[in-house]
Amino acid sequence: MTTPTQDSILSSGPPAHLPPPSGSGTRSASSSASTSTAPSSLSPPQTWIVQKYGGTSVGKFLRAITSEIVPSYLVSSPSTRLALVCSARSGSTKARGTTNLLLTAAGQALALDAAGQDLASSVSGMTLARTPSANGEGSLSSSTGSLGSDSSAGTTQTSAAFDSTVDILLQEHLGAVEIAVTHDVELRKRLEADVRGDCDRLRQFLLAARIIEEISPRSKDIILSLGERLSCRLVVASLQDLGIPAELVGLESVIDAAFLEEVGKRRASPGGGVGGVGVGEENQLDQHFYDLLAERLGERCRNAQGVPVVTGYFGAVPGSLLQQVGRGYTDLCAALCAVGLGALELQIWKEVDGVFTADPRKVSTARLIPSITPEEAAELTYYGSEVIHPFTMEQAIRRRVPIRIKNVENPSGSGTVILPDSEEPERDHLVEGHVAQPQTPLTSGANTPARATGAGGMPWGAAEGAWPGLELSGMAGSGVGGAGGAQQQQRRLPTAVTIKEDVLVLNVHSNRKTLSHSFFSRIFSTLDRHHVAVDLISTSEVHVSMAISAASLRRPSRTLDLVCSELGPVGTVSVLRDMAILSLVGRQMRHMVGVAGKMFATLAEGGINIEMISQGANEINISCCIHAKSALKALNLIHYSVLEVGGPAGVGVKPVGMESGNFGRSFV
Ligand SMILES: Nc1ncnc2c1ncn2[C@@H]1O[C@H](COP(=O)(O)OP(=O)(O)O)[C@@H](O)[C@H]1O
Ligand SMILES: N[C@@H](CC(=O)OP(=O)(O)O)C(=O)O
Repeated sequence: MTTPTQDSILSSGPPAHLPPPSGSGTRSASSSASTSTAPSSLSPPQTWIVQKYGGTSVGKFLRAITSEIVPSYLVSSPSTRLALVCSARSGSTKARGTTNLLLTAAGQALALDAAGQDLASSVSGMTLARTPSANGEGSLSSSTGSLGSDSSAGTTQTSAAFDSTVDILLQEHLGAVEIAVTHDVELRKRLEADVRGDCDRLRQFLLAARIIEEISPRSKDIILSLGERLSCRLVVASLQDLGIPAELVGLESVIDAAFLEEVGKRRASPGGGVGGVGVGEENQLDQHFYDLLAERLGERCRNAQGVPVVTGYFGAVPGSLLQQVGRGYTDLCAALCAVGLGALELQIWKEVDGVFTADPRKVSTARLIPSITPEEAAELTYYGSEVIHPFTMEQAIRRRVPIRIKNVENPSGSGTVILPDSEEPERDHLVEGHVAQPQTPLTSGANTPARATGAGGMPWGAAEGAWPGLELSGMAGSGVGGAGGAQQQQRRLPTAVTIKEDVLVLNVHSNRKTLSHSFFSRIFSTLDRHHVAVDLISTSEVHVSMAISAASLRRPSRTLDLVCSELGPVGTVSVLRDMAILSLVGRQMRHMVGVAGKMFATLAEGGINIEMISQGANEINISCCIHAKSALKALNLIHYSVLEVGGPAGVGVKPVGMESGNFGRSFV
């Protein structure tokens, strides 16, 4: 029997069928862009901009990216090269995107549901789904990997399930091929063949996994890698269709044994920190690892012909990419590319104009923040405003690469720049008048009366300084800041407010049979055993309250039951469900007196009960747990009262979630 090796089956190498980027036959719709990207030995050292496109951006705005955004950068600055880093496509939401479908297919291959539960126990009439197929060998030789003649009812249903999930992926990507390539018929055919080939290999991989009855974390990563490869294939072909030379840079094998050996050597070298020998998998993603990875990614991009289009998936990460870095890993990959290239700027393109004072879909008066510190951005990300992967900031900022969040639907907007405190000018706090559309998806320009930066928000025309080439909104007469800017500059206000939903609070009250130090150690060792991360904690000597994200638990009810029963001997355990964390974030809060008082007084005025309170040691975050049903109301109240945004100035805008009750203010 020839079972494909799981490691090799999906790494099909570069897109063999696509023409060389500079080859004849490519159209020259933007010939200036085409020639501008070719490196020359006589050219001065290249400068780079790294653009990261998320799943929904590639899914919904592929043609806008390749025909408008990318050419506008290439044409405006011929001496600056672009590198694109792309995530797997998503449709309208990430939840229904390629990565989630790939995870579903992986689960289906082992008859597990998305949460890892055995489907055989929940689907009536199914036999145990992990029984190997009687004719598995024959089906592997099929080009589609179909299991049509499987005799076991359970396995037939199982393989049909993953087969139909792969079909959905195939159809969605074939649909995208039509949008990606509109001129070059041959190119479109080759792209289509590549997409079909990738999906066939996925089927074979899943089948192999089912035969050996195992999908290791590493295999799961390999399955995920297909999403980014497919997405990058579309982007490359779409650029080529428009005459822009581009090359797919697949990172599936960038981390190999030689790479890890090199990291080990650096670690063991004098001053290298932890010894290279015996470093556990979970500790291998240290700075030595990220530094070498950045170097390698930089080399790969520099060597690419034309625009490198890099898979946001970056390979066989020790301990698994999904488990060590988690979803949203493409942001980190883009940061490492930017570091390796010494980029002028890392741009994270999204469907939102930047970081707002609150989620603009929940607070109609939310305003765009022109600049924010990495610490603030990280806190907002951890506590519900998932604008950027939290690991991204550290890698980019430690090498002085500014990060800019930009909107694919509003490319000329200046976005939000993430800059360290020491580099950030006194904040021109908000973009006046830059108010989100109430309760609607953010659309181009509708909420952006204040436009910045002449050259389409591009950084190279900016004043030189500690961050070369960086142009900040609100500076150099960019037109942002508005009338209230100077006034707000003098007032110290928190930066933003955020809500994290789907939270539960675990309370443990000691039975006083152990000393307090072992009380804590027993609690945390239990949580550690079950991989439970604590978002927020509040303690006394005999009582601990912990807020935990339910979504982060591997099998929520089972994990919770186990944790509660194991903590039983320690004390009385109770769980509050349907909770939310409300966090007020701002670097200025370090120097402010009374902000916590105002926050809690506002919640009290709104009749909102607080279950636990916590202030981060860095003093830029005050958080509390409230009931989920009050979350929207609390968010709007704090936004108005503590951030002092919206309200009466919002001209008749009544913040969402404040329909009733005495909030102590009039909004109209
Ligand atoms: N403070 C905030 N500023 C901007 N967006 C926020 C904030 N809090 C939450 N969000 C939400 O984060 C999402 C990020 O943008 P989007 O590009 O849609 O995400 P993704 O890249 O995951 O597809 C938006 O849906 C927005 O509503
Ligand atoms: N495809 C991965 C990686 C990623 O970064 O996605 P996005 O950029 O769309 O958040 C995920 O869904 O997690």
